Amino acid sequence: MTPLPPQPLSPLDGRYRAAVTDLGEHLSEAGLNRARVRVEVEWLLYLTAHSMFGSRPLSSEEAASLRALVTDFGQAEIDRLAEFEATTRHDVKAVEYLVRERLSELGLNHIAELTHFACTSEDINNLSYALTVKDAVQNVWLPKYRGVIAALRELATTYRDAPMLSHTHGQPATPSTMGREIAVTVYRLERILTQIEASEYLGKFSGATGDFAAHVVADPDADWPAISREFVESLGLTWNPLTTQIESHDWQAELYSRIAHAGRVLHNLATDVWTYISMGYFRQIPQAGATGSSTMPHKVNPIRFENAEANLELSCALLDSLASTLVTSRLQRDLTDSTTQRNIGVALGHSLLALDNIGRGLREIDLDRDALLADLDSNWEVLGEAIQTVIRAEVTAGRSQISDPYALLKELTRGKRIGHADLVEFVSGLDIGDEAKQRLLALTAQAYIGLAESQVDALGAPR
Ligand SMILES: O=C(O)C[C@H](Nc1ncnc2c1ncn2[C@@H]1O[C@H](COP(=O)(O)O)[C@@H](O)[C@H]1O)C(=O)O
Repeated sequence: MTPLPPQPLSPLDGRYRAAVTDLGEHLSEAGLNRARVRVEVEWLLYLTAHSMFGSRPLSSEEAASLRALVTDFGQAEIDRLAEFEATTRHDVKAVEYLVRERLSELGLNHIAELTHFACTSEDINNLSYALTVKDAVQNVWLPKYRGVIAALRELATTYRDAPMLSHTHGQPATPSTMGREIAVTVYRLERILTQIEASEYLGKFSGATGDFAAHVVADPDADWPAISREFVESLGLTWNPLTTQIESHDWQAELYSRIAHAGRVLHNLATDVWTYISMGYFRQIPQAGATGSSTMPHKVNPIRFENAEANLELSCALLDSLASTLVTSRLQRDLTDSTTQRNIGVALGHSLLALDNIGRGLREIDLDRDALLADLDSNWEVLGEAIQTVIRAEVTAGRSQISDPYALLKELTRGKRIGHADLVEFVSGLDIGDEAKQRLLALTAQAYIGLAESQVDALGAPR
């Protein structure tokens, strides 16, 4: 057999590429390396701007030429880094060499030794990860997540008055409305949205073991913690003052746990919508030209929700692994986080793909209100709860002598199919006040939805 040309091993880089391309801008190896170059360049510019060690501030043209290494970062730089790394066997050292090479091209060799000055690789790496993860979450993942929430909000409003039989334990239960049930999910997703939006992105910049030892020996009089803080904050990150060699990654654990939490709520949504589809509550809108089953021509399969379910499982597993392993590092550092963090894009990629599929799936379903009403009409026994609760109120108010309302209704309804006529007959014979009796006689399963409709308003206006 002829070997295939080199193939992507991950489906994210294969069949799902289009759905996750935007993440690659930030969370690919090239995205990381571009951020590393940016941090190295900005540190160099910071040192010279402050005339550290007798250096002079670069002219704006020189600074712009140096920054062009970041803004014009492309295939040539990717290839050059690979060449350097083939020799250094150290990815951050390769970045340093790339910056030094640019300095040489710009005639700035006199400041070459300020490249990567007093830095350990983690100083560059942790800031680069904070920058790229922040960009990926804020510019790619969150917009997609907000899009799904907006679509769900719309469904919650559209179906707020669509009465539906509930199914606790999969069995007929006190009715609700489809809109209210969707609103529950929106409320949950929006709480987590607020938490994710409030996430901190921390950075350390304090040398090989975090105590500024090399910095102090090079310039004992400089206020290195203040410099470190100013530099980290100038990148839009939150300064972490106290770490070992590595940034402690607690912010990452918090962020990934929140995204995994959102993923689990979305997983619950995907399996519920799948179940409603199988119950006939949602119809799937056939897509022109699409095939459901390769052999059963009648089928429209809920593949969007199934794909989302699987991708959320993968994503949550990876996010959990990141959140639990990144917070440990032996003594002042081990290198496991380096390898683990290379998979942040994979974890977020599966999540993004799931969001994409849920968004598409939601656009391809339509509520079958008649199916919902038919189900309500064949389950009058759910009114057993209504009747026993009204009797309790009547007994308490002194308008009824019934001794055990629950047992009475249990006798009538448990495990039985009851029709409208049975209930009318039962209620008519009850020893309760007239007003309560009329209220019960007027009740139907589809009207027994409490405050379901108005509860949708708990969502408030979209943000
Ligand atoms: O500033 C330093 O480098 C200090 C050094 N600690 C290190 N910190 C950060 N990166 C380091 C470290 N050590 C190795 N490397 C390089 O990390 C790369 C690991 O590659 P991979 O296993 O694919 O994740 C791979 O390129 C490695 O060469 C220490 O001795 O404490």
